[in-house]
Amino acid sequence: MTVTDAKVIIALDFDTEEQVFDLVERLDPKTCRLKVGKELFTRFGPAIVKRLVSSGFDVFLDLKFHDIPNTVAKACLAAADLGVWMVNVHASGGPKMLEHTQNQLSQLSHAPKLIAVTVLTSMDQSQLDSVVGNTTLNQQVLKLATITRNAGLDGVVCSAQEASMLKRALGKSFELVTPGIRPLGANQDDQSRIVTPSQAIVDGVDYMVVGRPITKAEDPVAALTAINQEIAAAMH
Ligand SMILES: O=C(O)c1cc(=O)[nH]c(=O)n1[C@@H]1O[C@H](COP(=O)(O)O)[C@@H](O)[C@H]1O
Repeated sequence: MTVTDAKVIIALDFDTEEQVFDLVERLDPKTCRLKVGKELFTRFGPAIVKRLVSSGFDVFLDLKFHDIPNTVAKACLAAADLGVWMVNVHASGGPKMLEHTQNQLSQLSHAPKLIAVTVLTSMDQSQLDSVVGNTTLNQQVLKLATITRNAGLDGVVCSAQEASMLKRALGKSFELVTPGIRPLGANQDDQSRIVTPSQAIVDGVDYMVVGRPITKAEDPVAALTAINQEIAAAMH
């Protein structure tokens, strides 16, 4: 159930509904997908998700669930009831949580894609060292992506810096969703592992999450168009 083959997922990280719909009303559901994250969902709840879904967009509900298996599976079933296209959990919730959630969703006739976050793109090696010792970013991403693939999920959230490694190790059909996308010259903000849209395509990324380079641009629609053009050029 999808309306587009667009690779860009716009992160709607705004704090008012006016800002959200000022942008969304200027967007075409054929040229992008939309992401509702923790801030928007906490402020405006399921109503804003339903409104975006009924406007014809593929919506990624990014709440990064991380809890015991029963709780996460039930939360993902609730997300499915909203009609979203994609939902995510933290892979570090472990194989049982991943398998149970995937099994529950797969019983639905129209299940959203289920993906798992590996290592947040804001993390660098020293941040990782302070949480998990004796491992590199690539090793930790590969470990979490492997348990995710083995649990039958559709893919992972990772940095595009890990994309070619993961495609080689886990196969082409295991989908990679990559935030931390920055066109050349864009502000890095709080991201650590950043990649340009064209490099992400070359490395095999399936979907890229882009927030501030679009939402904070003087002309967000022009910024999206430029990124879509960069992607199209890299695909040829
Ligand atoms: O799951 C996510 O979407 C996500 C995972 C991750 O590792 N890093 C990450 O930045 N994100 C989200 O992707 C978006 C990135 O936004 P920008 O940095 O503004 O492009 C934000 O909404 C984050 O919550």
